[in-house]
Amino acid sequence: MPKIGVLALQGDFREHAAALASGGAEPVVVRRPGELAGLDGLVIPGGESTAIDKLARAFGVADPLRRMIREGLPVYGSCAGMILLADTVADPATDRAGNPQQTFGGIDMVVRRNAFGRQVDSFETDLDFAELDRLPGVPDGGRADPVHAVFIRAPWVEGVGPGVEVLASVEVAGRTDPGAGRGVARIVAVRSGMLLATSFHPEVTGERRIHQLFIQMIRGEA
Ligand SMILES: NC(=O)CC[C@H](N)C(=O)O
Repeated sequence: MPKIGVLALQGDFREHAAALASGGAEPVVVRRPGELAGLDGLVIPGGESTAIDKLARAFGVADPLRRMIREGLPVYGSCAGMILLADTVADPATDRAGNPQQTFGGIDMVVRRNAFGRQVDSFETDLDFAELDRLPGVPDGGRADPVHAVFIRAPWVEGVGPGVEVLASVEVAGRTDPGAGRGVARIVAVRSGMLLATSFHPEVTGERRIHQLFIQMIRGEA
């Protein structure tokens, strides 16, 4: 059974731990650098990327984690977790001294925080999610059911580098992006090697397939 850490500094780590357990993995709470040892993968939860960044640095987790990501640790980040996996944040928050928030990085992408608007602009929608078509249970050549995705002050991905695969997009025109023309699609899920990131929160809806996909990636089956 793969041992998958859940970074539990802030955010909805309990929901991720439950999703991993129901997908056949052993979730392990990670708050200290020593708890990173021996993991087959790690989940960075949704929450607040600035808080997770600050706490990760304060607890001494940020540097070792950054190194482990570079060395190939499989990581799945949802929402704030997606921001923390981005090499570049388009509009980083700054602390009182004017220092921008930091990320662990790993995915060659630019994310924009709170891109869909404020808390009141949070929304739910059904998405096609490319890689789920290959999960067990979906007939060859068949399509998986859409993912019911919950976006809570979510980021979107503004640009990806070569080697980053876009797994899902959402159309934003009219709803949250008055500047954009109708039909503008924003990237909300990506994969880059062993790194997976979604703008939305599968862990809060009972959706288990994204965690299943991540577990399969770790097993070398996806
Ligand atoms: N639901 C979430 O994880 C929100 C992310 C949050 N807006 C951030 O910048 O970290």
